[in-house]
Formats: sequence, structure tokens, C-alpha cells
Amino acid sequence: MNKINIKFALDMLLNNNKIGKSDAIEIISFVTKIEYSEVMFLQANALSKKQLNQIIKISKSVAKGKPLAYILGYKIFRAHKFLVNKNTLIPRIETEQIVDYVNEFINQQDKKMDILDLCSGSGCIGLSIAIENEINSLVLCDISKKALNVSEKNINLNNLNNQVKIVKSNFLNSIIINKNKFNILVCNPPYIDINDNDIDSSTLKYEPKIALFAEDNGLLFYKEAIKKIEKVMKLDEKMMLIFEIGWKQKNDLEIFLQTEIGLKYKWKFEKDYFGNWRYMIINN
Ligand SMILES: C[S@@+](CC[C@H](N)C(=O)[O-])C[C@H]1O[C@@H](n2cnc3c(N)ncnc32)[C@H](O)[C@@H]1O
Repeated sequence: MNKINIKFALDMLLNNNKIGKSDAIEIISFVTKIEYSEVMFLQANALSKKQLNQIIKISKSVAKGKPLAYILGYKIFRAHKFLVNKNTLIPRIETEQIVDYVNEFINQQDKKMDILDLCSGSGCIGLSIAIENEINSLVLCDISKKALNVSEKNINLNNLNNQVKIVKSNFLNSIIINKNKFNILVCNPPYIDINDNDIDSSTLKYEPKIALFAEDNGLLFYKEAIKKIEKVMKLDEKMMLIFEIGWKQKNDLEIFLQTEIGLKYKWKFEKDYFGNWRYMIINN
């Protein structure tokens, strides 16, 4: 048996303490073009010298702190492939759960929904919803033209051109000017306090600052969206807003919700799978 095989490369990658098992399989799949789900069954397959060198090069870059998604040029999110580059945040596993809440809401409705993904980045949230449901329309909205270019590629990759539109906007400005209204608003805005020093060094070095930081202790975008509910949501139909939040932000947001919307709408907070407060959901 050829010693330079997939098993050899997997063992080598797993010796790199920055690479977990699923990333190691993803690297092998990327280099060999073997489906992710097949890699573990084909461990005896030989690797060429070129493939092994490519795997070693990727492993070294990851060891230096470069995020694997930026090296490969994509990230798997809810089993869907999304292209990413240095202009888009890398989709996070916590964010996947937003789509579960939206899917549940959509399943309870008898009409197709109009959806806004605000601060859309790669488009991973909105496009996952469009892939997993029958929707009426989806708008991806971001201030970064470069991020929108990536999301456009992701629309094409998933054959969603008919339902999805892209809008470049400073938060809700263009949406409000165009008088667009939605049943569902999903939003994972920048929410790290600009004075927060406790940020993963790789995130800080490689990911776009514009995707990370927000003023007002990181609360600026939530407050703006909550104040504008009447202007962007279809209030005479069933509606839902769902935001990803920082794990320390629930109390401050609760106080803001009490003063800003009181009993006008229902709201709740939910924890992610790691036990952190992570989602703010507002309904009529
Ligand atoms: C935390 S990232 C989220 C990206 C993607 N939705 C996700 O979950 O992976 C925040 C996004 O907000 C965008 N953004 C920052 N400031 C904005 C603004 N004023 N208006 C619209 N989008 C903004 C950034 O360009 C970035 O793509």
C-alpha cells in the first residue's frame, strides 16, 4: 500500500492543533476533489506529491492563524456551500440556528414570504432560507459593495436569480426610501463594542472590521432596526424579526425593547447550542 495516502495526510493534519477533524476532511476533499462524505471511506487512496504539498501548504497557513475558509474560498453553512473572501465575514455555526427559527415561522404561514437579509455579507442566512423554503422574494442588503459581489456569486451558485435581489444600502436607508416592506427580517449586524479587547486574534487580523464593530456598546444596529419596524415590516400580515446578538447584550436590549416598543409587539431571547444568549426575536 502507498504510504502517502489520505490516511497519512489526515493524521498529519490532525497533528496541527488548529485543525479539527471536519476541517481536515474538508482540506482533503478540497485538494483531491473527493466528496466530503467519501473522504473517510477512501483513506487508502494514494495522494500525488503535488496534492500532498498543497495539503502541507494549507496546514502551514492555518497554523499561522489564517482562517481555513479564506484559504479554500468557501465555507459550508447548513450543508450549503457559500463563497467567501476577505470582504465577507466567515459564516459562523451559531448563525445557522437563525435559519431554523425562520423555517419554523415560514412553516406556520399559508402564504409565501418576503424576506430581508439585512447586513447580508456572503448572503449565507437569506440564501439558506431561500434554498430551504419556497419564498416569494429575498433582498440581500449590505453597505459593502465587495461583500455584495460575493453574495451575487452565491446567488448564481445556488440558481436563485429569480427570487433574490441585491441592494447596497447604509443599513435601512435605501430600503425605506424605496418603500420596500417585508414579512421576515433577518439580521446578523456588526455587534462587537469598539472598546472590546477580547477578540480572537485571527478574526481581528483577517476578517473585515466593518463586519465586526458597532458603536453604542455594539447596540447601534439593533436599536436602529427596532425604531424602524413600522417602516420596513408588513404589519397587517404575520411578521418576524430575528437578530443574532452578542452573548452579553440581552439585558441592555431588553431595557431598550421595554422603552421603545413596550407591549406593541412580542419579543423573546433564545440561547444558542453553546448555552449563550444569541437570538432576539420580535413578532406581531
Ligand atoms: C457580522 S457580518 C454578517 C454577515 C452575514 N450576514 C453572516 O451572518 O455571516 C455584518 C455585515 O454587516 C455589513 N455592514 C456593516 N455596516 C453596515 C451598514 N451600516 N449597513 C449595512 N450593512 C452593514 C458588513 O459589511 C457585514 O457584511
